[in-house]
Amino acid sequence: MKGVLLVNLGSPDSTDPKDVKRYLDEFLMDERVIDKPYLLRAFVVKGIILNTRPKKSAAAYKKIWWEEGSPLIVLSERLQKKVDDLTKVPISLGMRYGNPSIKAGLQELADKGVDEVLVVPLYPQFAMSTTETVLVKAEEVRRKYFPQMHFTNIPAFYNHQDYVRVLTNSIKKELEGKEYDHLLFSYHGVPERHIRKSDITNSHCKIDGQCCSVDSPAHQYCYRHQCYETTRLVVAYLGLDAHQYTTSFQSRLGRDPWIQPYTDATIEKLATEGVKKLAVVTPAFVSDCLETLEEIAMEGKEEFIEAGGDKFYAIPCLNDNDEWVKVLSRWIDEWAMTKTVNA
Ligand SMILES: C=CC1=C(C)c2cc3[nH]c(cc4nc(cc5[nH]c(cc1n2)c(C)c5CCC(=O)O)C(CCC(=O)O)=C4C)c(C)c3C=C
Ligand SMILES: [Fe+2]
Ligand SMILES: [Fe+2]
Repeated sequence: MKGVLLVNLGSPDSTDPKDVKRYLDEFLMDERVIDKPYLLRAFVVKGIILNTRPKKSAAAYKKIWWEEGSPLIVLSERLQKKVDDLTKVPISLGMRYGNPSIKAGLQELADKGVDEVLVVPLYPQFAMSTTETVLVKAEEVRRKYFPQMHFTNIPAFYNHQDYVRVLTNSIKKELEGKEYDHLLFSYHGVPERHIRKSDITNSHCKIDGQCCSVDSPAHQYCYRHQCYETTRLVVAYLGLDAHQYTTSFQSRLGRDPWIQPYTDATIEKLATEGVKKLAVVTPAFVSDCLETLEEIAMEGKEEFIEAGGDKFYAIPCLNDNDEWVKVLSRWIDEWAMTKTVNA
């Protein structure tokens, strides 16, 4: 029997700094996130970052936390329930870090008799620190606890016409009746090194501003290329000219170079260049979370106004948008109609 595991990033169990510390420990000790040799990673994460960051992050989480819990978890659960109602196969939810875990999500499916699972990482663009780590972790859990299960997964959907249409429509709807001078596409950043590591050609990704627009098999796993492609396809749909939009990358952690331009510097630059009304969309995130609700909608807005801007519109993520639910459900039903592995 077939079933689906939706996987998102995860959040701490609460805004208590102890829970935030436990969550950050699991997250940042992932070798696909802080990709240093184990001892160096443990020194940096446990010896440095976890001494100060949990308190700071807990304060940030407090600003966006809902009565029902973490926005990312609540919104992922709403998506799961709506998709479950529309599809013929059972849908469960797991988080790469924290709860509900991937193991719990798979157990729920196993209890319903599922032995063929479509794993759906809820990330439009592939990254080693998101899609890849989800698939690796899910496979580890499968091998250890559910060896009878067979897995398939959906590829990154950054350029899928259904996704691009849904995202464009949600931007249009959100900005209806609002005037804006500029649309900023702010994606979560990654260290430049991660882009090179994921380059299957070992030579294409030079991060020189050019490589991402030159065709290459490397793009199947190039986060930067995939972000620029999402922007390109959406702005074509919206009919925006080059001077009306920008792509940038947010949430840099540590001292290594991350892919640029950085969102905070871009917001300030746009304001100083005379942009008065700025709309910001965050297409790397399927669900609103700390990075969209606090870093963009609160911090980003403040930066923009301080630098001379007037109006700032933070566009919500797709969350449990009905058109998105229908598209995801259709992708799932199409997979569910394919031949079963053992048939
Ligand atoms: C959407 C894709 C994401 C990528 C790519 C990504 C890479 C990445 N993240 C960190 C470090 C942190 N990220 C944090 C929060 C966070 N990150 C994503 C998504 C991506 N991360 C989301 C959805 C969230 C929000 C989670 C929530 O609970 O709402 C955090 C924790 C918060 C904080 O302390 O600021 C850290 C740390 C790295 C190092 C990285 C790539 C190497
Ligand atoms: Fe992150
Ligand atoms: Fe590239």
